[in-house]
Amino acid sequence: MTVFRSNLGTKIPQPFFFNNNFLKTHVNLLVSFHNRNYPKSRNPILCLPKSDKKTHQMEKNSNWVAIESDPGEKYAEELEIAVKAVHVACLLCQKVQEKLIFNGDEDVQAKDDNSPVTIADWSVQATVSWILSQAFGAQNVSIVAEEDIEALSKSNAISLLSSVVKTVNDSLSAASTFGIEPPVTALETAEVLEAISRCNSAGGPTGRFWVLDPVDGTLGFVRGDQYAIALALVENGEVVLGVLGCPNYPMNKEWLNYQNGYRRILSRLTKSSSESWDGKGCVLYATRGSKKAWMQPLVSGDKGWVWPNSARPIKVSAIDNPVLATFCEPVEKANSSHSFTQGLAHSVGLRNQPLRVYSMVKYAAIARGDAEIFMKFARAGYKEKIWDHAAGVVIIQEAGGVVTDAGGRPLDFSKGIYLQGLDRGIIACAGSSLHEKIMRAVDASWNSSSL
Ligand SMILES: Nc1ncnc2c1ncn2[C@@H]1O[C@H](COP(=O)(O)OS(=O)(=O)O)[C@@H](OP(=O)(O)O)[C@H]1O
Ligand SMILES: [Mg+2]
Ligand SMILES: [Mg+2]
Ligand SMILES: [Mg+2]
Repeated sequence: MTVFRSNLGTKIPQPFFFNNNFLKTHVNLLVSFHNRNYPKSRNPILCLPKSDKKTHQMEKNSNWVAIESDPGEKYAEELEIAVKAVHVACLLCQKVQEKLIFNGDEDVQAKDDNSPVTIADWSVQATVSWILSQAFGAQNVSIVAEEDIEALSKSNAISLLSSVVKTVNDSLSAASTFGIEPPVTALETAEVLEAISRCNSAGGPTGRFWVLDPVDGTLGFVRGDQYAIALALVENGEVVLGVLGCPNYPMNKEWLNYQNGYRRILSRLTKSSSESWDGKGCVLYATRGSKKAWMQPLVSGDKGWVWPNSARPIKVSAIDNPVLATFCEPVEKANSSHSFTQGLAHSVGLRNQPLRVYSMVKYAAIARGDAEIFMKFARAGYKEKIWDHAAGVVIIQEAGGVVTDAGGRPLDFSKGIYLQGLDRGIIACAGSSLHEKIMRAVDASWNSSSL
């Protein structure tokens, strides 16, 4: 137990959590308080009870209490802006995906590594970057994100760039329904490019930076299937807040199970009014240490939006028997070894078919309790990027799950844009007992595998 002493040696009771209401009614004065023995991630402060009016004599007052900000309260402002920004981004993506399904491949670009990128990726990055900068001041906002402006700056990309600028302005002008003040005049091309390229932080072990994957699972996105918008905040190397927007993953879990593609189901349902289709998707979020994770339906923003609009708590599944568990993994064999996970699934008695889903929707599925295990074993030499995992990891952990590498170590978000030192692959489970079983099975299968 940590015992605090005031500078006059008065013993201070153990810290307790407070919320803003408590502060308003009970507290007269707050003083930042630093103690070497106190976990850095917390924010201990001293307060003087309201009953004591002699605030100037605080050193002599023996009634000081040490209080610890509730982590959910500590990042309340950042969380609110992040959730709003992700809602705006989800709506942007839904519109672009609709058009893309109609126009086909002509709207999809290929990056140098042949992976797809669309106007949604750049537009979301610009929009979220702009919203964060407006809210916290551009000089205070550092962002690590996936996209850059290289392809957009080429002379043959004029029409692509103007589509991005239009998409960003359309989505920002609709953002007022989330209480986000839109720009006074539409953003110029240069401002949009600047918003994208500002997201060039290299991350690292100290300070605070945002981590953004504007469209995760772009392949799923262009195929009219699942994708996610992932935004996290990292402080001193630790993910302290995560928001995952899943525009094609409604509150009902059945929607994950269409193994032959979500697109066909989507088009069938939009034609038919007999089946109920809320089509809204969901937004998940959590703050480190709160032991709570939340889900809200993706709101269209046309009704008065009140934070935290209809959020409900989510929990991981209680299943710890692999025989009853469902595991999910990337759709593409190139991104994770299906043969290795197949052998492993067999060895632990997993009976259910793997759920192959694009994007961090897999993390969302574990956090919501819709599946129990997520495994990703990329080919040797592939370096996982922090934006593909940060938001999902904190949401699963706060929903009660466990996420580590295959050596049982937590994922390290403090080493720049890559998850350096990752042992073999990533294993996320609904609970520690299931996690241990899967880890043992990975160890047992690893040496005989060709990975
Ligand atoms: N070769 C290779 N191996 C492993 N991972 C890779 C690889 N190439 C890309 N990526 C990253 O995987 C992100 C998509 O992951 P998914 O789990 O959605 O994969 S899948 O599309 O379902 O197969 C994808 O994220 P997005 O680019 O945001 O879509 C990539 O960052
Ligand atoms: Mg990604
Ligand atoms: Mg991406
Ligand atoms: Mg990509």
